[in-house]
Amino acid sequence: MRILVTGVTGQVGHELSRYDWPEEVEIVAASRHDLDLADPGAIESYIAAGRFDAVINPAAYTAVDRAEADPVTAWKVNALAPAAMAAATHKAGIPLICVSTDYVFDGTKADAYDEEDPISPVGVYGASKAAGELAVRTGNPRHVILRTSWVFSSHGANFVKTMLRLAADRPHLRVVDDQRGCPTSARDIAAVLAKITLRLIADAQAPTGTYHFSNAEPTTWCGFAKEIFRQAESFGYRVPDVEAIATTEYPTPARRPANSVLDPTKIERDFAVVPRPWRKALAEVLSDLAHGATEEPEVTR
Ligand SMILES: NC(=O)C1=CN([C@@H]2O[C@H](COP(=O)(O)OP(=O)(O)OC[C@H]3O[C@@H](n4cnc5c(N)ncnc54)[C@H](OP(=O)(O)O)[C@@H]3O)[C@@H](O)[C@H]2O)C=CC1
Ligand SMILES: Cc1cn([C@H]2C[C@H](O)[C@@H](COP(=O)(O)OP(=O)(O)O[C@H]3O[C@@H](C)C(=O)[C@@H](O)[C@H]3O)O2)c(=O)[nH]c1=O
Ligand SMILES: [Mg+2]
Repeated sequence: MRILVTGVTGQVGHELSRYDWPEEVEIVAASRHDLDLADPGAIESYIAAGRFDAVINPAAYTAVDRAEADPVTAWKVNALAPAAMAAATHKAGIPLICVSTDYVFDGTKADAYDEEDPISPVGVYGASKAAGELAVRTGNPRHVILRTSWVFSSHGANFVKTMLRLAADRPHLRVVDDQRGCPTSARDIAAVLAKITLRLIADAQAPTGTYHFSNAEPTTWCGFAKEIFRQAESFGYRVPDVEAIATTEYPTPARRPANSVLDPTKIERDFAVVPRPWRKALAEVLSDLAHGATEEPEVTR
């Protein structure tokens, strides 16, 4: 059984390539070097030639602020590439599993977003991901779009590593306390993607569509930062004081939703996935970071 995984140098792709897959699974890990997603024309022939049983696409243009000044690249990678993947996987008769984001929502809802809530992105990144969702939905009926949020891991760029890096030479950090969401471990996302993919390969009647998955227990970026340092102290990291500020006090090129908590009820029901609290997953990531467990995975090429 051959499964194509994109974005293997990123957080989720890395965890997928080191996931404990069943013996019969061969992961074909495509990096930018193998398949440049800013060149959607190359995608169809790559998938047509690959004899894959499924495609998992965690690759994306994820630089939220940079996307505001580089919308064309963001739209190529986040919208046109998934459109090409949908066409190619549909033609090959195989499922496509894509990853999307809480940033497709505008954040004005008071409680958690479910899959039926209307999307209304407030920035280029969210808009390009929303377009990618639409392309996948219309291009291949055998798809799952897994929306997740606030991804962290020991590998790649994320808020946890940014906080630890900033704290190394600053005694005082200011972090927004009026954007709510759920931090989510890349490893937990990979496990969910693996479960969904194996089910879709095995069963033509398996559920398809859009699903929300994040780790449990909503917080704010400031709440996340404070917990990072509460836990990091025991690993010997320097602990700054963290000041709660408003979004207006931290201007960024891209707007972000004020609330992007995702309701996981549907994935719990259809795929028997039970999200664990992000604080538990954070402890594992901090331990990995402290013990230098970030070596590159062995992957099939
Ligand atoms: N990060 C987050 O907080 C969140 C992410 N998501 C979604 O989850 C998914 C996984 O995110 P995450 O693992 O954090 O992403 P990362 O930013 O860690 O990794 C992105 C991956 O995409 C690859 N990529 C980017 N541009 C291209 C290109 N032109 N051609 C080929 N590969 C390319 C990168 O390759 P290279 O290393 O060569 O640049 C990298 O492997 C994405 O779909 C993202 O939208 C959803 C919610 C939150
Ligand atoms: C570094 C820093 C950030 N912030 C704020 C800025 C922003 O509002 C918030 C988070 O900043 P970041 O730039 O790390 O996070 P951001 O890039 O917005 O993260 C997003 O990435 C994309 C890919 C997603 O899909 C989202 O789910 C989400 O994870 O924290 C502070 O208030 N103080 C700081 O010192
Ligand atoms: Mg960012």
